[in-house]
Amino acid sequence: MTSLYPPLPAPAAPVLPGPQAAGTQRAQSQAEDQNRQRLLLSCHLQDLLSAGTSEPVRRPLVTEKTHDAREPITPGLVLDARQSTRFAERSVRDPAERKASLRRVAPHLWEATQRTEPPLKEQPLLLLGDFHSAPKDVGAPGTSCRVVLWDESRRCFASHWPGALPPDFCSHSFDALMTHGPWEPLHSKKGQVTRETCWYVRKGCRCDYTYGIARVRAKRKQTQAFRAAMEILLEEVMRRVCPSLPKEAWPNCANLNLYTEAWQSVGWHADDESLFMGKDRDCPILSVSLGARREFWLALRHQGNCMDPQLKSIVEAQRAMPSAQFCSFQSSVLAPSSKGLCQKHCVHFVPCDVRNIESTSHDSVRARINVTWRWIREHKQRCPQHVEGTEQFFFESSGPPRDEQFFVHAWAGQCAMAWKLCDGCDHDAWRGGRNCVKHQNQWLCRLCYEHALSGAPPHQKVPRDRRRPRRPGLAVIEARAAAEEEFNNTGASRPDALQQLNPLSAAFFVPSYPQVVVTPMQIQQMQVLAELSRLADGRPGVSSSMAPAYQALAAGSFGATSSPTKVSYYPVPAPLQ
Ligand SMILES: O=C(O)CCC(=O)C(=O)O
Ligand SMILES: [Fe+2]
Repeated sequence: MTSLYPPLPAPAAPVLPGPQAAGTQRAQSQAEDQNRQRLLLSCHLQDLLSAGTSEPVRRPLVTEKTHDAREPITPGLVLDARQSTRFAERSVRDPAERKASLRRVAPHLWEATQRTEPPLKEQPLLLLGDFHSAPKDVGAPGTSCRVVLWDESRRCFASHWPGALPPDFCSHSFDALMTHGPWEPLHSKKGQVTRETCWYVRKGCRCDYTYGIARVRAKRKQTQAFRAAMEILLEEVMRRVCPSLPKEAWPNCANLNLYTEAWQSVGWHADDESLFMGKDRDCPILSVSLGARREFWLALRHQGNCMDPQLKSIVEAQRAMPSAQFCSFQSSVLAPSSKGLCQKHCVHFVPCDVRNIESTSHDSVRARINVTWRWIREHKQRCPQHVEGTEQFFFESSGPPRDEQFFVHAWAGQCAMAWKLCDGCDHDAWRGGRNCVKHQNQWLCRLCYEHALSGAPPHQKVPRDRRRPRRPGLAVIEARAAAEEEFNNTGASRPDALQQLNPLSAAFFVPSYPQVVVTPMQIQQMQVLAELSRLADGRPGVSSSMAPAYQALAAGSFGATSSPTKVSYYPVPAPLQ
């Protein structure tokens, strides 16, 4: 398997992040000027050709470049302020303009801005996950840690270290958190379970956490097992990733997300809750990913109080590396807004992973747990940790001064990208597509492009009529809710939920009772819990949303005696012929 990020070209000293040698920049800007001239000439030519016709002329914003496998894109981009200004995405609220912005074909664009934030020399910062100073013998073989973003002008920095934790350790942590986490489902406006979540606080803190309008309470009593799992994970992460940070300066809280289905996701947002003061002060985050492979995107946010990303600025990171057999016990540590003011200038996003490709290796394991460690700055009034004013944290005053530098890990290098459904996998990450580059006459997303580069045969696309359904629509949800209510009212007995397994959706469902859909992961979890509870006296902690299903399973039937098993609203696919 090739690395998900093709290797960077040999960097000029110092190692990344760092400025390119002056000569390289000059050569780049000369090439840029030439490109621009070519572009102007081609627009002029089109004008001449179309003179006198009523056909509107479609001016390409850049000359598209077609890549073949012998010419891999060089990721990593150092931009100077003069570059690409004509392609800059503007803040657009108007729907028509927004559509045009989606169609724009342009290279990656995340440029340093006129200084808006104090430089590191003036206001030093100890950069968490400054992975270049991490010991070299840690991390699974074939994995490397790298800085993906270094934008001092905005004080936004991010590093990513796939495979930072040993697989065995990840496997234990994953199981412990899955079993003991006090998971609560989060619902979209349409009633879909977008993911499950829980919240962990340390040192006697009692602050709650809010996701939009959903509030996740700090449990008065966090179970011993959950606490132990979180503390062990923290210890391991800090020891490996931030060995220089003293224990008393470790993060004081974490929010956890559980994605059990490939289509579950988190929309574009910034973690700008007042607890962390992420818009006013440097706000470090350490995000640990366990389990199935998912992507994590980071982008500059549009001006104003809007959570839309500037599409051409998206930086894509792969959380947890997929492996040929199983990807369940992989880890990745991302320090995205990891330091600095990312929450002020950027937004982030976890796309769904529903790809219309048969036999993807990660189909068998889809659950992923994300643990995001943070520092609460402003405890709520009623919290015992509340103090007047805000604390100065260790990392804010320490850290070696550095020269001003700029680096963005743009997977497509300086090639033109377009927001499209990928020709390889049809992935619709957001608003009908994702950034794709042209490769051998196909528009390919990062993953398909990397797949193509690896020399592997192209994916077999599933015909449209046999594709796995996306999220259930409102009509389906309402129909299921009505059926559920009817069941509640009539008390009708429920048939066996394990009757059928659909291999494509990998979800169990009951044909005559379609709202009961349980994923194999949940069935397995319930079976393990049932076995544990048989062995031990007493039931181990289960997710709140799983509790009724667990009870039903333990009772040997789904809903025959207990209340309905409303695990989640999963799509109920038509069986494959
Ligand atoms: O799952 C992830 O990697 C990110 C989750 C996230 O952004 C959040 O909980 O705020
Ligand atoms: Fe977030």
